[in-house]
Amino acid sequence: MFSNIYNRLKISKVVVVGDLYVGKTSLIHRFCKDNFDRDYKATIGVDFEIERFEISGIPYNLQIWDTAGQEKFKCIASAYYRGAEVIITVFDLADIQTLDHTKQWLEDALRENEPDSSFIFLVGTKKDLVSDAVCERTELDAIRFANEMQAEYWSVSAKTGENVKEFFSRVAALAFEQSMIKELEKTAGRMAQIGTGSLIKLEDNMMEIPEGNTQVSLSCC
Ligand SMILES: Nc1nc2c(ncn2[C@@H]2O[C@H](COP(=O)(O)OP(=O)(O)OP(=O)(O)O)[C@@H](O)[C@H]2O)c(=O)[nH]1
Ligand SMILES: [Mg+2]
Repeated sequence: MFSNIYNRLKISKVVVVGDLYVGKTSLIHRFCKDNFDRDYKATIGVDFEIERFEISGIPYNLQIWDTAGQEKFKCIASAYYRGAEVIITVFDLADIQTLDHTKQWLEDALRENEPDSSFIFLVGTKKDLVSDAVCERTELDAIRFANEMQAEYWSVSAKTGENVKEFFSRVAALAFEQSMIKELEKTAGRMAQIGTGSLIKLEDNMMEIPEGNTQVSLSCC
């Protein structure tokens, strides 16, 4: 049942933004490739990875856009902000200034998207570099920022892998649920347009309207 809807859920766009050197690429690589590189190689413009999931047996992809934090690449990177179902704003737990800049990064990303169309996350990276006491202190500020940004807060370490899988699983679950809701809304809209008042029965790949024996495929747009 609903298999045609599921086929169309397919993919959600995730955009990762934040200052240079905060660990955006490392976070993505830890998740998608399960590796960590100590050496810094600045991202030039943008890069992307696709990660495949299965949620309740349904294949689902995240297209994760890794953007450059360096000012000189900002205008290239910002061209890729549009259509983001998820915006991940990253800062470095060991460099508090980078937290201050997250609001500007988010504002720039939101400007390219429809209001209220994206889930927002605030992620503190390099958890392994700070003591528990420093981490707790910084997190108090981070949680305040997250509330103001209407974001969900996470702290992670790409080096140790702490929280990385859990974080992206959460991203995937929310994005998946959102695309499911959008598809069901579209389908409901189409059913309303049919407007025959007939009893509409949902079957595999199609809706069947028993009265006129008319079958409506859900795959049309
Ligand atoms: N100890 C530690 N180092 C990290 C962690 N994440 C990233 N780093 C290091 O921080 C440096 C910068 O990481 P990147 O992932 O390249 O940073 P970026 O945000 O992608 O930088 P730009 O591409 O220039 O915007 C690299 O030397 C990484 O090895 C972490 O969780 N722990
Ligand atoms: Mg990078």
